[in-house]
Amino acid sequence: MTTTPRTVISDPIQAGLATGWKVIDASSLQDSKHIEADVAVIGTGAGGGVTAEFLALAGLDVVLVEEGPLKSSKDFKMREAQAYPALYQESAARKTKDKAINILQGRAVGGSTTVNWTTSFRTPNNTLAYWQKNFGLKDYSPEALAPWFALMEQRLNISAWLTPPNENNDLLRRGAAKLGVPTAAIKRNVKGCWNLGYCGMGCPTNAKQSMLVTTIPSALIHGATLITRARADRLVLQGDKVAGLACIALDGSGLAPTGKRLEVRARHYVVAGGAINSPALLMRSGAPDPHSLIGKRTFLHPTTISAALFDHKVEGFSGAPQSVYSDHFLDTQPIDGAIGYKLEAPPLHPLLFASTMHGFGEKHAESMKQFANTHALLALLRDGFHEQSGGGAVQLKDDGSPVLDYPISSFVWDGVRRSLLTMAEIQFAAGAKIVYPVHEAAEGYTSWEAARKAINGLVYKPLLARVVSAHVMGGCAMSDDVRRGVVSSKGRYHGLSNLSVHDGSIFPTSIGANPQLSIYGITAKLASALAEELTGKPAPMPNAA
Ligand SMILES: Cc1cc2nc3c(=O)[nH]c(=O)nc-3n(C[C@H](O)[C@H](O)[C@H](O)COP(=O)(O)OP(=O)(O)OC[C@H]3O[C@@H](n4cnc5c(N)ncnc54)[C@H](O)[C@@H]3O)c2cc1C
Repeated sequence: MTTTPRTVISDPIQAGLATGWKVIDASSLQDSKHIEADVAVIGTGAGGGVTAEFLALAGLDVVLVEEGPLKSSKDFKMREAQAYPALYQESAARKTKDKAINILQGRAVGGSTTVNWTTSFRTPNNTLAYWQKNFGLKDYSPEALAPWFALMEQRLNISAWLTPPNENNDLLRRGAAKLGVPTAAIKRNVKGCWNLGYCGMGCPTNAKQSMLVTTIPSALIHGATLITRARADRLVLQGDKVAGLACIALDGSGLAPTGKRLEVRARHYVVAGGAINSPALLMRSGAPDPHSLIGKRTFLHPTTISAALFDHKVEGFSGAPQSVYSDHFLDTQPIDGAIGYKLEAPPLHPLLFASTMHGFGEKHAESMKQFANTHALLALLRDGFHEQSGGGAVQLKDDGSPVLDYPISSFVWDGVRRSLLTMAEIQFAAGAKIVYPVHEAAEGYTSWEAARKAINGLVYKPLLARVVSAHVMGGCAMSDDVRRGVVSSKGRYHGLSNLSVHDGSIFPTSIGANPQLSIYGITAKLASALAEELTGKPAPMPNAA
């Protein structure tokens, strides 16, 4: 009998731990602890990961504080039931205050990059032009940022995905082509991807070039210390400086405090907890906010979904998620006109699908039976460019945890309606038998005519039309004008001399494209300048993946 040799997947985290990386799991602390460093970085996602690597390469003593656990490919079992509680904020069930929008955000070493879907776009030129005009961000032209995007593209192997799209994505391409709507291929940050389709549960093969397997290991190799399951509770302020960071150790479940505390003292502090959590930390700390800007203008790319039933198998759970997109409905709208939207085809997995689809009981069970033949499109609505899409506001609950109040204006609802129309039309053009706009009052429609009539007649209100988000941005807007920005164009907190914010919260609007590469590129620029300032020497650049 012959046996097939098993492929051994190397696990860079386990290998690194074996070499003696400085990693402290705060859940196992027997006593409270005091740590000194040059720089404390709070959060290990897109912004925190890039920042930590730049600072550690510059020879600075860096401490990373992360409230989530350190998990690695050995833990990633392609199972939603394990992944969501372990790797996501609020077990992937974070919601806006009125519960109308479900928000996906990561909560583990690597942050949202550990669970994201690898779609990579530079910040659109018209978004940058809007920032320059309305927020005075003169250094944020496409030309000035191009070298930073190029650097991070090289670092994270962001490149064309040459494997044919899965059927879920190809239906977007085919349906749009029938209608004359242009589509294009999406670049991805992967290296040796197995085309499995389970990116959202942590990459089991380490192909995804998330912070977990790139910048964080690099920072640790260069002497950084990583503290996991430690929640940054508040910055201790003294005059115009941050004098310390008070953290709470969390237990093995990652939820309950153990009673042990950690104090970190550093020359400089970088908040990179992501939108919602970064503003919340600043609010808990009583950071100066004379113009009441912290947490305001938090954006979500409010996202609508249209499902459709096909005669053949679509199997949206298999193959690279999101490999085809269309910007037609962004490009044909002025950025500050009626809300535009980007179209993509999301990965489908049973738990996420079941909790996103409308209906309940037998009807819902029936739609689950058709899961393998179901296609889905999503539309990312570009919020933040019009006075009627001013985003949401972060608030603190009694226990200090954040909640986002995001009222959906009639202006945004109009975009919801238009996007449902667009997606239904494309799905019928691709050959759908039945289209299900994800709205509690919608039926399955068997023709474009019927769908159009119904979608135009639906009532658009919170909890009726389903709206979701995996792109949280803003809340610590960047502007050198203190009346418009929480941080300066250099990411420095207005009013506290040794504090920076480096994550998606600093965007003054949404991006109008999947945000990760915007965070990588912009944070690289900010972190390099910070490293130079703190060391008095030009900052070394990271090498390619
Ligand atoms: C399921 C999913 C799919 C996505 N797909 C894509 C995609 O395909 N393409 C794309 O461009 N974008 C995608 N995104 C979005 C993208 O990953 C995020 O925009 C980006 O990672 C945000 O970076 P960040 O640094 O702002 O925050 P994050 O990456 O979210 O990192 C913040 C980190 O800070 C930690 N933290 C927060 N508060 C504290 C605290 N008080 N103390 C200690 N630690 C704290 C968190 O646990 C987290 O690990 C996706 C996101 C999700 C969730």
